[in-house]
Amino acid sequence: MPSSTKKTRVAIIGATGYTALELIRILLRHPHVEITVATTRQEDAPQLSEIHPSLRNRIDLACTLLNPQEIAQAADVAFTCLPHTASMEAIPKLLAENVKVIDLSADYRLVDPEVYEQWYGHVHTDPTRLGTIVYGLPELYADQIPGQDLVANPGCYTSTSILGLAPLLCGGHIDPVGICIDGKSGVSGAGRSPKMITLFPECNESVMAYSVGNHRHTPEIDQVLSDVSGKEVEVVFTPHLIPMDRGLQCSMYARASSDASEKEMLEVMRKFYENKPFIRVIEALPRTKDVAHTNFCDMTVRVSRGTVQVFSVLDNLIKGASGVAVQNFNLMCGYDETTGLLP
Ligand SMILES: NC(=O)C1=CN([C@@H]2O[C@H](COP(=O)(O)OP(=O)(O)OC[C@H]3O[C@@H](n4cnc5c(N)ncnc54)[C@H](OP(=O)(O)O)[C@@H]3O)[C@@H](O)[C@H]2O)C=CC1
Ligand SMILES: CC(=O)N[C@@H](CCC(=O)OP(=O)(O)O)C(=O)O
Repeated sequence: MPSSTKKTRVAIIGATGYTALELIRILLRHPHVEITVATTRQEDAPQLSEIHPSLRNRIDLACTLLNPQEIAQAADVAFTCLPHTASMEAIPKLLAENVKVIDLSADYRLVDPEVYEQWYGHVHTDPTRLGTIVYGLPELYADQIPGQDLVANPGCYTSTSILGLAPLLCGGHIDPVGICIDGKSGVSGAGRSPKMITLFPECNESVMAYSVGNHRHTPEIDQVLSDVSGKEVEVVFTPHLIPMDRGLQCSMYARASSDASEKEMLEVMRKFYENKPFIRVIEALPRTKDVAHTNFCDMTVRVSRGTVQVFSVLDNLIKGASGVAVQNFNLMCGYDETTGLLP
């Protein structure tokens, strides 16, 4: 572990958004961190507490423009809370200045630049790095994260589904083809910038499926589940927007490929996540309410008519974004994985 007196200096890139706010809240209670930089494209250097009034009297810091050389003077590690494409512009410059990066966007998650272009509709501008970056889901890749300069934080639907499905897939209890994932996300999952479908009169008192057949998390889920299970996984993923601020639930369906009972499958999940502090395998059906504002992911399983149903929940802004980013930061820097994250 690094010296306990010297704090790690942290930059929040894209500090005006939702994931940044959650990150700042977590890092303010992290004993080994000092937040030294916060960036925005706004040129009038707003205080963080003007942008996020809940930070009043908690942190006094004026936001600056994103300047990699200046960031390198003031920070050791940067969390990039930017939209995809903006991240891959900023990150090579930060790495060139020896700033370590945890990227919350999707820019470094996929290993194949052609798959990125196909699903994101943009040519990847840093293609040679793809395939060399660790996927930052610590429950599956913890041993590869320490000492990395760049870690790709997972998407929120992807974490919820991968964490739920991995134990039974790796244990040979579900068929890797034809897995259906029915995901439901609170509106903060879409970020703070206004969009038509997230306006209050559009989404309140309403539930809708969106991006059916073309959601960008589909190849990410296939890629990671194939990697961890050694099988060629193909999922059908249907996201839904639901009128909640935060929280994400996935109901997942797969053909059983063993005759294990429900109780045995629950035991497989428990064993898989033994000693993983943020995964709670439970008997009851999980609720978003019970993981809100925490870094926990709760899950369970049911077996019915030859079909296995896995239910998994997390807070999209914490375990789905900023909490797991801090888990990755802790592992990268040699701190205990749970530092700053336990309630
Ligand atoms: N919200 C969620 O639940 C999750 C989000 N993510 C991912 O995390 C990242 C951040 O998400 P979130 O905080 O919700 O997003 P927000 O829209 O809330 O915030 C985005 C931030 O990026 C800045 N920004 C926007 N466009 C650009 C640009 N072109 N160049 C530079 N800066 C820009 C904005 O700052 P300003 O306008 O002040 O410059 C703002 O601070 C995204 O990649 C998102 O996909 C991942 C998992 C879950
Ligand atoms: C409700 C909502 O809109 N959610 C977002 C997912 C947020 C996320 O995980 O984003 P990235 O993978 O892009 O980083 C979406 O469906 O695009």
